[in-house]
Amino acid sequence: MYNEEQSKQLQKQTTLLLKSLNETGPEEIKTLRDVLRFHEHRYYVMDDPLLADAEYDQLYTRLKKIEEENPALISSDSPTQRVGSSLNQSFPTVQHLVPMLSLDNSYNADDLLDFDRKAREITGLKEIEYCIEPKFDGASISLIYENDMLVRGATRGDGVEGDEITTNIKQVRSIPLSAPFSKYGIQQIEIRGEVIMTKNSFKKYNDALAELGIAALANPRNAASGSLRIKDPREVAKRNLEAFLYHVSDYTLLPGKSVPEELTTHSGSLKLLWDCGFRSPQKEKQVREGITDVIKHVHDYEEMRDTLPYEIDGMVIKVNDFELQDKMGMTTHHPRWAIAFKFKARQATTKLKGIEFQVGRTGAVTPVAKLEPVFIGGVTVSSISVHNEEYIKEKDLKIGDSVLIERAGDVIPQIVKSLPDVRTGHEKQIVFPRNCPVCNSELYKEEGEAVWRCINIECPAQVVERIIHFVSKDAMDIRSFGEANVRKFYELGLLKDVPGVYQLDFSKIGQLEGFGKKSIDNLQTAIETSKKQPLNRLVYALGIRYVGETTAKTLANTVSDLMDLTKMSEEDLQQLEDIGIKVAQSVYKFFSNVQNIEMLNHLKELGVNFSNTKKQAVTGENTLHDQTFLFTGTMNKLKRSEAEAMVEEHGGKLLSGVSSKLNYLVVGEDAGSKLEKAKKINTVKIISEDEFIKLIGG
Ligand SMILES: NC(=O)c1ccc[n+]([C@@H]2O[C@H](COP(=O)([O-])OP(=O)(O)OC[C@H]3O[C@@H](n4cnc5c(N)ncnc54)[C@H](O)[C@@H]3O)[C@@H](O)[C@H]2O)c1
Ligand SMILES: [Zn+2]
Repeated sequence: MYNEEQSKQLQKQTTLLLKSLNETGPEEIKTLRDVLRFHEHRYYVMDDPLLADAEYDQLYTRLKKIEEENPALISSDSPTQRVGSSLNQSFPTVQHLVPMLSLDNSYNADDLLDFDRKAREITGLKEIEYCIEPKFDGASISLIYENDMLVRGATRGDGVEGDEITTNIKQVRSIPLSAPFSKYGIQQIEIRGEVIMTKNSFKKYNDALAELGIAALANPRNAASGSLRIKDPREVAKRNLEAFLYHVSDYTLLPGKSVPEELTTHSGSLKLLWDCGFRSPQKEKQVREGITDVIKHVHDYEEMRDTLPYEIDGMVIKVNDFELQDKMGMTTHHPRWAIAFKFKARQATTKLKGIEFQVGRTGAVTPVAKLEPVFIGGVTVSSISVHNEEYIKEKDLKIGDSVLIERAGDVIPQIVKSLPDVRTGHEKQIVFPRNCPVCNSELYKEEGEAVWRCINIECPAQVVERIIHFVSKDAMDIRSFGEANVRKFYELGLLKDVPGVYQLDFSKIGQLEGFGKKSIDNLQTAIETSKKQPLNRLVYALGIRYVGETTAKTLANTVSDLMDLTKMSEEDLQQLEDIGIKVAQSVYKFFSNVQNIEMLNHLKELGVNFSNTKKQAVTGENTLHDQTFLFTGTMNKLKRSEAEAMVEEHGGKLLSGVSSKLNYLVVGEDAGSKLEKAKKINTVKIISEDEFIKLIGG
């Protein structure tokens, strides 16, 4: 419908409009409408939007405002006057029994208070009962059941007519092919709901697209609505679509039957649907009196949005009583008795201005996309990691591209996709460097790995990252140091390597801006204290590739002095718990590197603790290594807990009962049955408290 040239033109106008939205006036009304129609086509018909929903909403809201201020300009084909159309030539068109409208939107508590005020004005009531349910982010459908049988399924289309997609609807397993409506005296019923794709299925779907080299879809909603329009129903079945049914729009009763009680309120109709075997939001819905409780509820629900297995983009608030609903009526666009409360937007479009290549602590070169800053999900995003070369290829990213980005909950922002349709031809290919952007040495990529690495261990970028890691909280925990100071000291030449942390010239630092006596004292104390950190922290702080905190503990516990690790072979290392070939190789490589040994010797000279205090005791003369102990009776010199702790400190183990596994039973006064039992086992040595103290070298 739109050719390439038109699309580009419209996209350009979109960008301009979004930039100066508040100044947009009646002169631009035609452009605004053209642009909105274009995006509706991309969204509803092609399932491939070029804009984030929130951006579309901004344009739409602006148009509505201009029309409100200039009623003479309203035309019946304005996007504000009807539901965006998604009619598609490939399916027969059918008429809905009752028009399928959109919803009015609200974004904050004030909007909801406004909605409630109007509702109370129209109904003349002091307080209104509302039913609140999630706003499922999928594709709306309409179903007709006659004499308990599903006879027709359709899309919303333009609200008046939709595409007939019965065969595809039958592939959605949560939609029953027959349902006992006759039990309620109903002969024919039209119900509405949303076909959705769960987050899980959506991920699988996009992964499959990526394998075929097709751009990812922006969201589960586009995936769901696209799936419903596939011509091959078997293909639809594979998509694992699900459906929530949330609305009874029309029904005819069997002769002589009267309206069932359930169909006098919205919440009642949800129960009826549930009892007929539909997945209605029966469990998700809440009925609340008055708008104050409603506002609280929608905010609470937004908090738990990320815990749901499917996407919701807001809540829908509906007047619960059907009689009141009728009284309130509808516009050509939306019912007046319902409103959508939209959650904070998570997607936005922006420009990819360039790529920066950053070198990490292990030399990995990570491309970082520099973006024109956008405000999304409560923060301004201006750069996003794009991981590696393959990822860039998969997402088809070029410098100068428009990109759709998403920030869901606390998740790190992601680039959802690039928008190749709106390229101008001036975009530039992203060229991955073959040399380190910092030290210029050649980069390497190991087989089967996606990342390129700089393997020059003196590479300044890596040195800085290593120092930052060394002083960090989980490593040597030098609190007042911090990333910013590491960078600053390094740039000023006050710090050039890890041992440099313990050789800082505080008189020079004292001359820097922002370093008073107090902060220098704090820093000095923190550095000094860190020398005594337990060995496992030091091992972790060295930043050996693949050595996390757990592996660091294992390594530290194996030796009594850090330098013992230089004596271990790859095979020795592999014998240790949870250490595989890859880790063993990496540790071995680290401790056989001459520069690393020099650095370690230097650290030792500077007074950093290299010894494993626990281990020394165990390997000393009084080792209890692997010996088992049990205490019985009352002791005079030691508390039971003290004695037990001593056993463990010296590498021994405690048992809870007498058995052939027991090496020592330590007997105090008034010993009882344990002593009797131990006497019967030859291998158990029975000793007194004094003998125990001697044994541990006390
Ligand atoms: N990104 C784009 O370029 C673009 C273009 C056009 C439209 N859009 C998006 O589409 C929206 C307009 O689409 P719309 O008309 O479908 O409106 P809508 O999605 O804002 O709300 C109405 C729809 O909500 C759905 N819904 C989900 N749960 C519901 C529930 N519990 N009760 C009732 N309805 C429920 C229904 O399908 C209903 O049709 C815009 O707000 C915009 O965000 C985006
Ligand atoms: Zn380098």
